[in-house]
Amino acid sequence: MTLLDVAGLTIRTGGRDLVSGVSFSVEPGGRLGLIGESGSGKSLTALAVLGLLPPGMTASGAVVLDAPGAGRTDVLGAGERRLNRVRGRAVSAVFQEPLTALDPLMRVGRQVAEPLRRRRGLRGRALRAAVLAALEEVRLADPERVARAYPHEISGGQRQRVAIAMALACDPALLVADEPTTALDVTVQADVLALLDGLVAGRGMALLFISHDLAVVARVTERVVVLRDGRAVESGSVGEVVRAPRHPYTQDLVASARHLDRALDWRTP
Ligand SMILES: Nc1ncnc2c1ncn2[C@@H]1O[C@H](COP(=O)(O)OP(=O)(O)OP(=O)(O)O)[C@@H](O)[C@H]1O
Repeated sequence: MTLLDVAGLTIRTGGRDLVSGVSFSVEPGGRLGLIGESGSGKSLTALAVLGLLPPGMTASGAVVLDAPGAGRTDVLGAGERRLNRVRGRAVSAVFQEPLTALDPLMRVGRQVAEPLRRRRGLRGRALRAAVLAALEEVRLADPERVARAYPHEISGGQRQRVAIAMALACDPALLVADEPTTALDVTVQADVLALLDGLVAGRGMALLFISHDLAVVARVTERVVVLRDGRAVESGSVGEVVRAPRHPYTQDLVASARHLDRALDWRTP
């Protein structure tokens, strides 16, 4: 069975192809990384999977999500009502900047409560307990305090944990994570990555993980697709691609990741 099937995805605007004929699939519980430099089409591909392409862009090819309990959805052809039902239950997302997922004027607790109320029908005490449980699950040390805080009153790492809690609130079959640790301090990047890794594993969720950083992608995914200028230039298991990259572009990515590794090793006392 395939949970997400992307076939010949092409995204264009103003007569220009930004993504050209990209294909990949994700099995239930599978983990796929999309890697490529800035502008290679990673984010647009992720937005197409979520049915969130910006106005003025047209997509062709197929994006099909087939999640248990949510049915089979042709994402590119679906209307907003259908997409709203699919988002949260079949697929949800974490983005680079957690503030995009959070309303600056609303306390964190109320924001986390919203998907739990809407999708799980929780109210009153049960809802409050579920909010605190969701914040605890993303290992926020003082969930009561975080629930009462406004987004600007907590750190970037804490905000990203809240965004993760919101994305997982409805137990989606697929999590799309678009550069989820890129905007964070280096010291918290590894923690948030390990958290995401553990939560996805614990729930048997599938993961579509997007990053420009091969070392990060290699840590959390099993297979990778390398994008360059909107085209998939190489794909395979993480091991194959890292050990024996075929495309010169992938060879460069691997070489610079090794270079960085060595530089860091060298600095480690
Ligand atoms: N709203 C838009 N209108 C026009 N062009 C866009 C728009 N959004 C993205 N693009 C262009 O589409 C191409 C792919 O962008 P995309 O954001 O998917 O790249 P990316 O690989 O995710 O890069 P980054 O890591 O910088 O986000 C780029 O050339 C970008 O300039």
